[in-house]
Amino acid sequence: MVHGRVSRLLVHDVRFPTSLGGHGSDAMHTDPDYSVAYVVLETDAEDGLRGCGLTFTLGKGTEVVVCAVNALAHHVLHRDLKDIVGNFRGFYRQLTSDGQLRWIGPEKGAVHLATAAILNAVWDLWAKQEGKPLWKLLVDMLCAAALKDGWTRFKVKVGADLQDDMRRCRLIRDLIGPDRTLMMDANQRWDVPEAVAWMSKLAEFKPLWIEEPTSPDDILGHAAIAKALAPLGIGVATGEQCHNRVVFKQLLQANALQFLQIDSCRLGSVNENLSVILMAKKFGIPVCPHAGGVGLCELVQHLIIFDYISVSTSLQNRMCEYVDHLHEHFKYPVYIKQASYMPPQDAGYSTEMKEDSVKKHQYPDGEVWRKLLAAQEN
Ligand SMILES: C[C@H](O)[C@@H](O)[C@@H](O)[C@H](O)C(=O)O
Ligand SMILES: [Mg+2]
Repeated sequence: MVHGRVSRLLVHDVRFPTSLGGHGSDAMHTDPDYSVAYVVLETDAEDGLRGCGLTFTLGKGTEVVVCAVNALAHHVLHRDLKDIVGNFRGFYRQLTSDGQLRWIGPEKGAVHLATAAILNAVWDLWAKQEGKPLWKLLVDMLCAAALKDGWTRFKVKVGADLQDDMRRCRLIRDLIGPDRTLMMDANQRWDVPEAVAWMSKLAEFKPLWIEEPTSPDDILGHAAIAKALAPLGIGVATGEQCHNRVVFKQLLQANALQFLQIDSCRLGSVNENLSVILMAKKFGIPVCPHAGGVGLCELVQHLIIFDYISVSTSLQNRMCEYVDHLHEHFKYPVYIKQASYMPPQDAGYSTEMKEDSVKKHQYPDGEVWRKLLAAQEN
């Protein structure tokens, strides 16, 4: 049974200096330091369980999100967990409707990332108290009645230089052969005609989808691209920077995407992701989560397992992104077997980071950053 009153909220600015090796960079984000605003909730309950939540950022932006978490903290502090989960919809609305903070969203940007970090921690705590991995908590709640070794799908980042894209796509296609799936990701680099022209050139490499071909706000632009690329057999995927469920609804209504990429840390946590998963089902669009970053694989695996067991009940055209990166900083890292996510068995939302990792990477006082910053000064 869910219990306890939230007694403390801690938020850490945790950064990994990935820009040093150019890891995770793309056409638009050339020097990302993969980071998280990491929230830990403590309660007055004697079980000592802590809820951990995070949202993924790219370095300096974490400072802004940490401020937003602190600004929202009063909504969760000194609240009974029972009251929160007993009316989770109301609580979600309370957080996203804060009279003074919603102006700088609403339900998007830094304030929404902060909402995700806090609510992810609440979900983690609830699942831990129930002694279940989050996916099981969801499955049990919503559907009491119901339930080759090797990677076969690859994604390549494109959009900076057409000749170079062609060279790399040719290399990959030759390597993986004609039957395996290739996807392309432009990270918003193009305008609409450019996206169509560029992808017409890359069509020979038979990509399943082009991801984020243009601005994530351009719903009709995505629709135009999807229409133009359909005869080439290329779908449009988007979602990792989709503000909220309303924008997803419009993308679906406008036939602007063929693959919907939820993000566990950009939408307002599990609550908002559930509504998007249900909408995708209604529109018959496969959910293929965005992951990678810091902890995104750990979190989103719960949501996609839930989607498979309780909502879509299909694996057709469905996949969950995986990047082999930074999992070692998590207490319950993803477990991949034969190129597949294995359902997590530990209670909670797999959000908890290793204390040592948080300590070392805390910005700017953690050991890793103290050394790097001192080296920069010399
Ligand atoms: C800056 C990030 O690594 C992005 O390049 C990454 O999220 C990418 O769009 C992806 O789909 O994995
Ligand atoms: Mg992407």
